[in-house]
Amino acid sequence: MENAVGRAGEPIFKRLALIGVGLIGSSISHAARRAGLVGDIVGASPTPGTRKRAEELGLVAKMYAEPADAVRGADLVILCSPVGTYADIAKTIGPHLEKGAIVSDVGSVKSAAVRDIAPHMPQGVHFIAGHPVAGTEQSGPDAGFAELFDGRWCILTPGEDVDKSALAKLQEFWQRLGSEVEIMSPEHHDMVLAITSHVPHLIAYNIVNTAAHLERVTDKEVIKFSAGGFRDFTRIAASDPVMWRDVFLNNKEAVLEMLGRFSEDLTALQRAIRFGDGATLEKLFSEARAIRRGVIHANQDTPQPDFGRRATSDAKAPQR
Ligand SMILES: NC(=O)C1=CN([C@@H]2O[C@H](COP(=O)(O)OP(=O)(O)OC[C@H]3O[C@@H](n4cnc5c(N)ncnc54)[C@H](O)[C@@H]3O)[C@@H](O)[C@H]2O)C=CC1
Ligand SMILES: O=C(O)C(=O)Cc1ccc(O)cc1
Repeated sequence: MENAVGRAGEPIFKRLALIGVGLIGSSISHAARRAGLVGDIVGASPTPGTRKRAEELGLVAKMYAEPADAVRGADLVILCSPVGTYADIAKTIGPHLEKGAIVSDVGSVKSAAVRDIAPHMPQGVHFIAGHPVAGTEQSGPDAGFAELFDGRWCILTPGEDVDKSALAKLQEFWQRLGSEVEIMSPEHHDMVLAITSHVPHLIAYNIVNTAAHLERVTDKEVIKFSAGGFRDFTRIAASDPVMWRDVFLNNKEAVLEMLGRFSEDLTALQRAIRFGDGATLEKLFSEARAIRRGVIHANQDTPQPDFGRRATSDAKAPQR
């Protein structure tokens, strides 16, 4: 199926309720309005400043303090808040959801999203968890932009008993936001994202703190001399601490499994350095380089990553 970047068309939902209007919620609003996908958009946030700003920016027709008030009359509800808030939100919105409504989310972790949301969904409501694999280190309603999802993957993790027409509708929604949709199980999603996104963020937080804690290196020098690779780490380590706390608390097993493997591989590199084993170092570096080059080669028909754009991850979905 083709995605439909920038093509405005018929609305497929009459009212979209965004529970949380930060980077991802506001980007969905921008992209959904660009594509003419929804009749109107309302939102919810517990923070008065966020409610005021989301209305000022025209991201929503109205913001509510209570998620239950925002979901009334909505045929699409998307949870766009930190994963740790899902259970409480699902419990409070459950009784107020419209029959036939689709409920989804954008959380970076999927097994916990299903665990925390699904039990609170009433009969006749279609719950399909999702994750747009696109973002930046910024947060809040001012951070969003319409192009965030263009050419990026959106992973959906429906249950086996999913309503096929609800799934097709949500798939069309993400395609018209600009994404390419992939379907997989929540468990597979969490394993893949643990190594491709979660552990890299943990490493970034850790390496920036390690550098900042060094007696002979001041915090100021960490930024001043952060060129190249280390600069990328400082950008990633500027990501929202609450969002990432919730990712690690809710993808514990997969992250610990991947961290274990990572530590073993790091130990192999450490040994090679200690014993002056240049052949091993060169072999391991060559293998890693080949993977990056293989990815670029596989995507040769795709516009190559534009490192200047605001969506900073270069793992673009192939355009077909
Ligand atoms: N930041 C990123 O690059 C990406 C984030 N995600 C996922 O998207 C979700 C949102 O992340 P961001 O938009 O980056 O965060 P953000 O910090 O920019 O926005 C979060 C929003 O949730 C609201 N919120 C907090 N607690 C709430 C509650 N109890 N009820 C209702 N709203 C509440 C906040 O007021 C704020 O509007 C997270 O689950 C994250 O895992 C997914 C892809 C990329
Ligand atoms: O800013 C970056 O480099 C990211 O990796 C953004 C990001 C953060 C969390 C996600 O679940 C998906 C994408």
